[in-house]
Formats: sequence, structure tokens, C-alpha cells
Amino acid sequence: MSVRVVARIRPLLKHELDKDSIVTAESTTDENTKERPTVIRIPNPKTDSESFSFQFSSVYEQEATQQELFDAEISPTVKHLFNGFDLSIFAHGCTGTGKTHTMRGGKTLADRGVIPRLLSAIYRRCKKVEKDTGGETHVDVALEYFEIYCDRVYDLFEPPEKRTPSGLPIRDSAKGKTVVVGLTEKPCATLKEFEQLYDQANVNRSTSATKLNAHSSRSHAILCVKITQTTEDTIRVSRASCIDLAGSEDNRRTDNNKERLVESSAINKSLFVLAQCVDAVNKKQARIPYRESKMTRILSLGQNSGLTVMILNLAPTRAYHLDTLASLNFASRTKKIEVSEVENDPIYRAMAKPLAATSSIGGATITRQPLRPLAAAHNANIQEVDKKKQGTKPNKAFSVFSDSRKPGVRGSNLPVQNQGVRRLDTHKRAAESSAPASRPTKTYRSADDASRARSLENAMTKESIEAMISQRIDEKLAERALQDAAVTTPALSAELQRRLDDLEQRVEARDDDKSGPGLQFLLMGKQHLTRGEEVSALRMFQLALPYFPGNSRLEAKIAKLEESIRSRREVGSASTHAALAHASNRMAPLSTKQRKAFPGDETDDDEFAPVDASDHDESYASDSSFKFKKPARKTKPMAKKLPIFRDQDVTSYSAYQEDQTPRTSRLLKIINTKDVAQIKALKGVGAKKADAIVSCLVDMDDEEIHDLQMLAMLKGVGGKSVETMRLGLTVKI
Ligand SMILES: Nc1ncnc2c1ncn2[C@@H]1O[C@H](COP(=O)(O)OP(=O)(O)OP(=O)(O)O)[C@@H](O)[C@H]1O
Repeated sequence: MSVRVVARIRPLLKHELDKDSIVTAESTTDENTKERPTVIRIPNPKTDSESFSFQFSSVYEQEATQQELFDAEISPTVKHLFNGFDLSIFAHGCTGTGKTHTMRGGKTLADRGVIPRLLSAIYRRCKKVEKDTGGETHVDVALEYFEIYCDRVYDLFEPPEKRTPSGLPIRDSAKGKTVVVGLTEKPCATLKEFEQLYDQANVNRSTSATKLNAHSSRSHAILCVKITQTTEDTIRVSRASCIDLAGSEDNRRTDNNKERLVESSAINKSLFVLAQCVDAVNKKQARIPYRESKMTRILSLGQNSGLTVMILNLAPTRAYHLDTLASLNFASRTKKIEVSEVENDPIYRAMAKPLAATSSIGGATITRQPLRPLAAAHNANIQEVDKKKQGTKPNKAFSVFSDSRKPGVRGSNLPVQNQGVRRLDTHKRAAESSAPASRPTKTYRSADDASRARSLENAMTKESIEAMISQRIDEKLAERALQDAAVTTPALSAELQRRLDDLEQRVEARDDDKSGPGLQFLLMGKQHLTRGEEVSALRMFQLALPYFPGNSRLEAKIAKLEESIRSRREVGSASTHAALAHASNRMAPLSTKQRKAFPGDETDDDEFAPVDASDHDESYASDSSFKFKKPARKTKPMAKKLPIFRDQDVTSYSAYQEDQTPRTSRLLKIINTKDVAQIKALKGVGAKKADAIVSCLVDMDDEEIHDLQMLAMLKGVGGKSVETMRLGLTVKI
């Protein structure tokens, strides 16, 4: 199932009442049917006569209330949560668009946001479940609440003075999910208790006034609600994760001071990585850059399971025009992400197979483990279980890290309990159909709760037997894996372990590094430079300088940039001058050759740019020296496909058109319409390519494609495609 994306347009704020709303909602069906609109329409920033439209699952207009949004989007998911599915709800949008209002809301009953309403619904459901099962099922609710501020994770249930500068570490659990280590898990039995805890924790959240929002969230806040349903025989854990992302900020509009800029650059970077992850997931790329920011690593969008609802918050006014377009574009790509609906299995209390709480987010029960090579890995996340129930049989000490679908077992003739996951998507079902369906089927699950409770006793006997068999298989496989590891690589394992420990220490040392904000500035500077935004790059490098006093390379870099900017200004005429200033943020692709000649050559940058520890994490298995290496450069393919931008002198645009043939002009005109239908009609362009081209164009804000070279450099387009498109056009003379 793909991520459900809904859009919400916030009403005009007091100081915006005299402004026009340019973002409108439209219904695709007959207006009289009173169905909720599903389309957002927004004018083209270049010409108001044209407009872009974006389709979503639902669109909430300015008048939509908190109650309407909750009832339609979130309330129906609560029952799935109690059926064992995880739920992720996140609010996305640029700063000041109403994310916190949507998630947290105001103090009055009508103003309450998604989170308090969700908790209220959860407590109601708890009571119902307990009543329907005649008290056999007991439901516990516990909370974890943390924020990711400047790429560091802090527990919001802890007062700020207790924070360590490097924040809480995050680790990958044995189940392949990302967990934050050391979070406080607060049991929370009533709605009243929740309100107290939540309000208190929100005081600890990092917020500040910015020019665009008087109460701007400076961090991504993530609330995890853990629901544990316990019967005499089973324990089932599911989680609802509510994520209030910090908003992206255009620092040309914020007038942010130094501190706000550091926060802003961290926010923008993590959101940029999130967008890259979404793109990579959509393009089915082998490497998804989750590890490049803590937020994406924790969210693991597309890798987590369960139900995901994204609420895209939009501001209606023209001041947000480009930001709104960027958000719409991002959300359109997000909705294509497929998320597997995987139900959390119950843990059988009678069996010696306790599992660590499984969650894509958080998990206080997971204790921190040193990195280990997989061959010698064992599952250390085994909880203490009810020893009275276990009798004298010792706890199973380990289980093998494996895909929970147990490939080794699949071919076996033994009756296997599908202990790992029960996927609901049809391909997976077909593949699994050879195994006997020993667990209750979906139809059984959705049956009336009362009859389910009555038949539970009989079903459990059969299931207990199967669970026991499965446990034996696990143990055998684990023994074999350990034997194999011991026989084949004893020396290597010790060496590898030493290196892994070493690597871990280095990663942690980096976490504690006081020059963190300086590195952030450097990184931002480098990003600006790559995009050719010299002025912004210079500003970032200047801000980084105090963190690296006496760094001659950085000083040289700044001097070089200052010189470059000065000379460009001097060369231009007075009119070009004005245009340059205006155009410092406009972009046009740069050829490989031009890029090499650019003063901020990448080679220089790498020498003082921060090294991304996450990359090393991933490559440790193959890195023989464990020294951080620069990635090998693949200049040729990169140079062709990478959209690299530089400042563009707008006065020279007209030169592009002078020597263009009518066919070329027509092609560029069609491309610049940004209309998928027209672009799709070009020779050699399918729906996917047309979509990709429009996405690229929207990403380039209001920039146009001026020539065929520029067109060929768009992602997914090459020289050959351009020629095919061009030759496929007929031109009247
Ligand atoms: N649906 C709405 N109805 C009434 N007021 C709203 C609505 N949405 C947002 N607002 C108001 O808009 C302002 C900005 O909203 P909010 O702080 O929630 O934005 P945000 O997206 O969380 O911003 P940031 O990313 O900077 O934290 C607040 O004053 C809020 O009360």
C-alpha cells in the first residue's frame, strides 16, 4: 500500500487577511456530490494564466476543522493499530504552514490536533477491547517522545539541562529497524495523564520566533505511542508514531541570525535528504541515502511497515508560492512510495521466545550492542520473560539475524509457523501460499471480537505447537550459523570485531565534536557551491571560520570566493550588475568543463568538508584498512547526469534563442510549458519520463530550459533522447 498523502490549506492569518489565496482546492467529481476535493491548484509562478494541479487522496480547505481531518483520516486507522499494525502520521510543509497546529493543535476542545485526539481514541478503544474480551485482554499504553534538533536526538521527557551535547545514539536493531537508545518510556494510563506529560514535554521542545513564524519549531518532534495488549497467552505490541517535522526555510526571507541559521541549515539538510530518499525509493535505486541524516534514518520511510499517513500543510498566500510548489512536488513523489502492511506478531508468553519491541521508531527496551559482523551475530535483545511460566527450560540464548521470512526454513517440509511477517500484498501471499496457514487468517482476524475471544483457546493449542516447532528450527539454525562462523573465520572475526569497535569509537568521537555547527556551515557552503550559489556559499564559509580558527585552506577558499564574486561584478556592465544581483539564486546547468574551471573545485572542498560517518558505517565490511577514504570518482557518468548549477547572467538569455532552429525553439517551448500531457506527446517520451522532466523543472523553481544542452542534462534525459524528441517534431515553414 502506498503512503496516503492528504493536503491541508491553512486559513489566512490575521496579518494576511488583505492577501489573495492562490492555493485552491478542486473536486474531480461533480460539485453537487459534496465529496471532499482531491486536487490542489496553484498558478505557475511565471504566468498566472497557467496553473499546476496536484492530486491527493483528500484535500482539506481553509475552513476544514481539526475534527473533520481527524475523523476522516486518522480515526479509521485506530482499529488497525489494535489489530497489530504500526501507524505513522507525519506533518510536512514549509515553516508557518500549520504542521504543529495540525499535530498538536490548540488548547480548546475544538482546536485539539491529531495527537491528543488520537490518544483519546486509543484510550476509548482500550476500554472497548477490555470490555469485549471480558477483561481477558489488558491494554497498556506507554509513551516515548523525542526531538531531532540539529541532527541530534534528545529525549523530550528529560529536562534540557540533563541533555548531553551529542544527544542519544541511534542503532539498527536486530530486526533491521532503527531505534533510539536510552529513551524514557513513560507508562500512561489515562488521557489526563497524557495531557500532563505531553504539555510538560512540549515545554522542552526547541521552538523560537522567526520572521515567518512566532512559534517556529526548530526540531522534528516524534511521539511514539506503544500499545501492549496482553492476554493470558500472548503479548502483542504495536506503535503509533506521530511526527511533527520542522518546516523548511528559505533563508532569504527569514533574516535568521547565526543561531537560527545553524538550526535552519540542519532542518533544510534533513528535509533535503528526505526528498532524496523519496526520490531514490521511487526510482527503486539500490542505495537509499537514509543514513545521511538522523531524521531519515529514524523515519526510514518506505522501509518501515504498517500504515503511513502524510499530511501536507500549505499556506495559501503568494509569499509562499515557490515553497508551496516545492512541497507539492515532494508530496506527489511521496505518495508513490509503497509501504508493506506488516502486522506485529503476538509474542507467546508460554514460549521462551521473547522479542524486543519492534518499532521503526524508538525502543527503550533495546540495549546498546557493539557492532558485530553478521556471521558472529546473536540477538541480544532478548527480554526477561515471566520465569514462572517458563518452567525449568533455559531461555534461548540467541537467534540468528535473518530475514524474518526464514529462507532456510521455507523449503522444508516441516509445518512452519510464519513467525516473522504476514504480508498483505498479493505477490508475497502467493509466494507464501505453500506454507500451511497456521495462524489466524485475515478474515478470522476481522471477525467479531467476541467470537474471536471464544475461539482463542482452541486456536492457541495448535499455534503453541507450531511456535514450539518454529523455535526448535530457530535454535538449530542458530547453532549451525555459530558453528559455521567458528569453523570458517575465527581469526577474521576477532580482527573484524576489533575494527568495528574502533570504527564505532570514531563515529562517537565525531558525535561529541564541538565543531558540529562549524561542520554544518561547511556542509551548507559546499552545497551552495555545488549549486553555484557563490554568495550564499561565501556566507556559510565565513560563518564556519570561527569554528576552525587558523584553517588556512578555509581562509584561502573564502578569499578565492570573494575574489571570484568581485571580479564577476566588475566585469559586468551596470545593467548586468543589477541582473547578477537579482540572478544570484537563479540557476542554469553547467557543463563538466565549466565545472572544473569553477574556483570552488570539489577537490579543495573535500579536504576540510566533514566526512560522513554514515557512509563508513555502511562500507565497513569491505574496507580493509578502516581508514576513511574518499569515494572513488566516476567522473564521466556523473558529469553527464548531475544537474550542476551556476549563477546565470539573465541578460544573456536572449542569446540562446538567436541561433535556434524553429524545431529546437518549438521543442523548448513545449518543455517549458511544464505540461506533462504536451511533453508526453513528444517522440520517445513516455509518461514516466514526462513526469520526471516536469519534476526537474519544478525543482528548478521558475528557471527555463534555454537550449538543447541544458535539456540533455536534466535527470533521465540524454543527448540521444533530445535528438529523438527534436526530430519527432514537424515544423510549419
Ligand atoms: N488550520 C488552522 N487554523 C487556524 N490557525 C492555523 C491553522 N494552521 C495554522 N494556523 C496558525 O498558523 C500559525 C503557524 O502554524 P504552526 O506553528 O503550526 O506552523 P508550522 O508549520 O508548525 O511552523 P514551523 O515549521 O515553523 O514550526 C500559528 O499561529 C497557527 O495557529
